[in-house]
Amino acid sequence: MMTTKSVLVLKVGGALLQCEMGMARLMDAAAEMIAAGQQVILVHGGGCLVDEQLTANGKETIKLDGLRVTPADQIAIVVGALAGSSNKILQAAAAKAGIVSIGMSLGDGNVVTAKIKDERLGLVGEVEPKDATYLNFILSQGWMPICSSIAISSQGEMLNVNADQAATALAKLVNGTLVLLSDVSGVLDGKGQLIHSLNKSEIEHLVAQGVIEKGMKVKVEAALEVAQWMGKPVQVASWRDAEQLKTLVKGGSVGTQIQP
Ligand SMILES: Nc1ncnc2c1ncn2[C@@H]1O[C@H](COP(=O)(O)OP(=O)(O)O)[C@@H](O)[C@H]1O
Ligand SMILES: CC(=O)N[C@@H](CCC(=O)OP(=O)(O)O)C(=O)O
Repeated sequence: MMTTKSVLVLKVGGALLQCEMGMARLMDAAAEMIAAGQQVILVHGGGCLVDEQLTANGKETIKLDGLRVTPADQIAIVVGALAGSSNKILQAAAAKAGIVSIGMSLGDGNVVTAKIKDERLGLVGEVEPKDATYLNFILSQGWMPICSSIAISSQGEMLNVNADQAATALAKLVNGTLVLLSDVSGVLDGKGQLIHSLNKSEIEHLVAQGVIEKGMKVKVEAALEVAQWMGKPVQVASWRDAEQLKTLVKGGSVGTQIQP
């Protein structure tokens, strides 16, 4: 079982939501951890569901450095896809695995403060940890929070937050162990081989070379921020590999370790 007693903050990317088997395996692994007394917070993306819904509504998507430009006329669609469909798809999978979950977003229970990140990105949010009371209550009941990356600013704006950055804020909030699960086995080098460990200067080098880009650049930078803040490594791994999930349940290292 997990050797760590700290809260496990598991972030899953949107592609998981399109894979029944992947969701079932992940929820079984989470149920096993929770049964063993490990507290788990699940944070999710859903970028591919947002893409689908925007296209269905005749909207175009522009991404800047891995972040989706979110104009006012798109936010309702983004909120529906992330805080609605994606969140409920995961709650349904959790229920099937016997997990009692609380579907929530960054806008709930004062968990974070949120503000507009950069005017050029529109309604995209930047969040900072605020108050862990709500999350701690849920966890103390043996329930699993399933959190979408929709935040609400003090001005009352609904904001679209990158889900890796959402997970970063929650991991800091509860002083947890962050694991970022994606559809790739970890950070890959220029030849597509898995890199087992990366530090700050190696990351900077690979970003400058264009080997780490787009969503992975955002992810690795989020991981590095938490690794440095906690003084311990953050894992970037895949939800696709059932063996990896088993190793994770046992507290082992999988994928790429981002070093502080
Ligand atoms: N060096 C790299 N290693 C692995 N993936 C990379 C790398 N550079 C860019 N990527 C891209 O980043 C994607 C993962 O980021 P993202 O799509 O945001 O995932 P998620 O939805 O799981 O958060 C990969 O599927 C891949 O297309
Ligand atoms: C601002 C921003 O880019 N928000 C993301 C939120 C979802 C997300 O991060 O989904 P994945 O984890 O599946 O990539 C988006 O709109 O796609």
